[in-house]
Amino acid sequence: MKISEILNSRPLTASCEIFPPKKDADFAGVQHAAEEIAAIGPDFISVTYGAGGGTSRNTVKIASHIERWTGVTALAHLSCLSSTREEIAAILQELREREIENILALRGDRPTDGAPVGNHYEYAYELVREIRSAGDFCIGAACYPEGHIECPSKEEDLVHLKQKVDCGCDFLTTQVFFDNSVLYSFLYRALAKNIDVPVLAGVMPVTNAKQIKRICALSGTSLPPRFRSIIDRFGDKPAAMKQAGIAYATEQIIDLIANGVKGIHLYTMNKPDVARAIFDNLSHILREIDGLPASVREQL
Ligand SMILES: NC(=O)C1=CN([C@@H]2O[C@H](COP(=O)(O)OP(=O)(O)OC[C@H]3O[C@@H](n4cnc5c(N)ncnc54)[C@H](O)[C@@H]3O)[C@@H](O)[C@H]2O)C=CC1
Ligand SMILES: Nc1nc(=O)c2c([nH]1)NC[C@@H]1CN(c3ccc(C(=O)N[C@@H](CCC(=O)O)C(=O)O)cc3)CN21
Repeated sequence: MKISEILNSRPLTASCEIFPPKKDADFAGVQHAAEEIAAIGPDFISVTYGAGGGTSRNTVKIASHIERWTGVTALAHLSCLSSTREEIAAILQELREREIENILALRGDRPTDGAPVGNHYEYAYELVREIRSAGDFCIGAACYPEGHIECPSKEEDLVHLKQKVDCGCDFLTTQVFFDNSVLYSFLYRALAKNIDVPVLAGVMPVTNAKQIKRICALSGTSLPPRFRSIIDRFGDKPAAMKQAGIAYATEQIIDLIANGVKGIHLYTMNKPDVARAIFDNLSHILREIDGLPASVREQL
């Protein structure tokens, strides 16, 4: 199913993200994690292109497994920075053959190992435009509530975002953020630029200190003092950090929903137990919100 249809038909969506294995030997483990996350019942599952580079092969295989064996809709990330036009055309064809209808169109992280990037694509909007012209996919893209790490100003980053959306995005997912007021201010500024596609709020439960270092290096996301205290106090105590990370993400999501955010995207980091704990914490909130007063709902 196209994610645009899911977003149109539900007052609130909750989706999950996983990353593919770096080594083929880990494939079965990730596949199993994907099945367990699918069993929680998210509206869709996205599969990244790895972090800091990677390839599409395992992304497509895991996304295809999710669609075929769990019945949950999959969203395959596709990065273009290191690809040729011919390679992108071939991946689109493979996605079609595997009946994957949803793509998150990305530029991609610059490789940290000095590997060369291609000269066919510079920015994500070029990929969005190309996929749109192919005609048959629902397209998502990334957005940056705090501004993209390489962009000198938030204002300029929003101009680029508007250009990307106008090339044919159906929805956006945000970069990780730990302070909800950052998201609210971004949504306000985006609307003022007439960026009016659905924005799914990306929440990452941080359950170990190494993970937070990695995501901060990738994204430059700021850490509010309240969050920093948690990491300082519990970062080297795994069980306590996990509990605190689950509680922090739960609270963040409750505040987002209470303030009218209509899409929550959970960066699960391939941890079904963490995702399940958060969904359990939200069970009544996710079930009961449908945007209608009870009196109207009863008549449906
Ligand atoms: N691997 C994954 O699954 C995910 C990766 N990311 C990463 O986030 C980063 C950015 O990716 P995207 O958002 O797809 O890239 P993008 O092409 O939309 O933006 C990348 C940078 O280029 C700038 N830019 C965009 N258009 C421009 C233009 N016309 N002129 C000058 N500057 C322009 C933007 O302001 C931003 O700083 C990448 O590092 C990407 O891989 C983000 C989410 C998921
Ligand atoms: N710039 C950027 N690149 C991304 O790939 C990315 C984002 N931002 N933001 C949203 C999500 C978050 N993603 C992430 C973030 C961290 C890891 C990470 O810590 N990976 C570990 C591997 C962990 C493992 O294999 O168990 C690593 O060391 O790369 C993975 C995906 C992917 N996405």
